[in-house]
Amino acid sequence: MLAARSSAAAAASDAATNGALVNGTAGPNPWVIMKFGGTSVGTAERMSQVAEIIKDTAASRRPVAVLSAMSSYKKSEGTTSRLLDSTTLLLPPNPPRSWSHLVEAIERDHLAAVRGGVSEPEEREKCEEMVKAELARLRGFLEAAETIGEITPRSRDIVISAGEKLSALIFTSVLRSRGVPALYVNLERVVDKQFGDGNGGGVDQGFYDYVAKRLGDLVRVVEEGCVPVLTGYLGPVPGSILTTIGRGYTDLTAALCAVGIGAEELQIWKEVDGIFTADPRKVPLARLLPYISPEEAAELTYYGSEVIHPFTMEQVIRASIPIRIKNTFHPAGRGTVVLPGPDSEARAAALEECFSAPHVGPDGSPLPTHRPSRRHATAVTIKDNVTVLNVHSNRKSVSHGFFAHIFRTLDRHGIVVDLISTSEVHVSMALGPNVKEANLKGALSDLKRLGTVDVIADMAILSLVGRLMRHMVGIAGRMFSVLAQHNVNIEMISQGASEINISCVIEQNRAAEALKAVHDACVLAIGYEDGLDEVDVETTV
Ligand SMILES: Nc1ncnc2c1ncn2[C@@H]1O[C@H](COP(=O)(O)OP(=O)(O)O)[C@@H](O)[C@H]1O
Ligand SMILES: N[C@@H](CC(=O)OP(=O)(O)O)C(=O)O
Repeated sequence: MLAARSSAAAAASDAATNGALVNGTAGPNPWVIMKFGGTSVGTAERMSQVAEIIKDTAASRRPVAVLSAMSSYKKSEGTTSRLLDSTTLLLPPNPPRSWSHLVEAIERDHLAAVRGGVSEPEEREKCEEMVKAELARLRGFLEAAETIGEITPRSRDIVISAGEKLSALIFTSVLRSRGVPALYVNLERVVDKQFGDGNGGGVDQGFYDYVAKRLGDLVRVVEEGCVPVLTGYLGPVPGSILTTIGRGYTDLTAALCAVGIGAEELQIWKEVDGIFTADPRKVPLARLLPYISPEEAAELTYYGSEVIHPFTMEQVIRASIPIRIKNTFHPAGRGTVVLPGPDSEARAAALEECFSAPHVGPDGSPLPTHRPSRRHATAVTIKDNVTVLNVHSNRKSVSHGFFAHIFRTLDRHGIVVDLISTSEVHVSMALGPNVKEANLKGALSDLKRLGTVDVIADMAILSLVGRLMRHMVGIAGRMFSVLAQHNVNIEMISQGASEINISCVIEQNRAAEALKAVHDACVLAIGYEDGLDEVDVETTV
């Protein structure tokens, strides 16, 4: 065990909401919450691999599986993306049932998973029926929305919930047909509807505490030896799951379950060996980080390395539960650990353990790892498809009025700012890839009353992250001189108050080259063997 476990919540009282639960007593084995991403459960073969991982874990711990919707190829073409596209295609002026080919593709992939993954004939037949019934409900809902000619955020949530229901249903049968007792737990009603509709459309810690308790209560009464399989979709979240939490919400569901049940560990299973110093698909020299601090992991996820949903970290870490990121296709790998808690001897020992034994890659060869120092940053990341918005004041109001007006306008149009840099009369803001064109248009016409406004599309945010960077003199200089050597023009610069992140906005078409160059120079320090000057302060790794 890596760290102290959080205290278990009160015993189950209202678990009956999920009629199928089996009453039982808590056993001595510690709980572990295992979240599997869409690509990890994207086919029958992968589901079978995941079932083996659960089976192994069940020998010494009580696993709870939390599943995302299946992505057979990649997330952008996965079930959730198809479902979201359907909600757009059902609106005018598209011809009737323009979405039907997408539901057919979903049906094809899921039935193939049932037929290939559920070996036991009776279980397979039952599962196929349930899958078809879920798809019939989905088609009925899409038809109704098409007739009305409208889709609200809440109805969009209902549509995407089908993805997690289907994957969890099928996976439960895969487990059962392999001799592992399992229980499908549909969370679509776990949030009381009144709570979901209330709260002014927002969520606060009170909401998360409420959901964590509900999940803990549901799972705790499942008989020992039976694996609860939870839908990563989490009912009517205030304001809608997509707008309030966003894509990747399954990580948060798993985190809240870990908190509610007082799990020993939260495991996030992906198709990479853990968190790397940069996206390993883009940077050939990227190394595995055996340990990363919660703050660094949060910065990385906010700025493009979506290995864990950003909201996940805070919930688990405040409950002192460690997170481990592991590779579904290489379960023997030790992965990356995010350790909670203040510095202590136990924590220091756990941290040393992350670095002590060698890490081995899927092919058995040593996996290069990275341990940040005062000479090496931790990681670098890119957020693609960013838009820069520059507002230059016409000086008709004092500066604080100017800033207040800008943020009120952006808030009214639902626009989130990722990065900002200002002078008294000029504000530059980088907006993330999800900003909607119509919202931006509305905001622009309002902002023009304040002064000159211009928009630069096709940009990217490059962020260098490191918990020890606040003690490095010259790291920013190194980052920007490397970018200059590669002729990368910098549109905007920002350093967070935490001093663990230096970010800049560059042109999208230079992003790949810039990422590699900054990684090699500032993380691996290749070509900078002399190191940096250090500020003489006590730090812990
Ligand atoms: N710093 C990083 N470390 C590891 N993976 C990263 C990093 N930055 C981006 N990635 C990318 O994140 C992806 C991990 O998600 P994946 O397992 O595909 O998602 P899902 O959980 O949705 O199935 C990988 O494809 C990887 O290339
Ligand atoms: N299926 C949802 C939620 C999710 O958590 O996805 P993943 O675990 O594959 O990132 C999505 O695609 O956004």
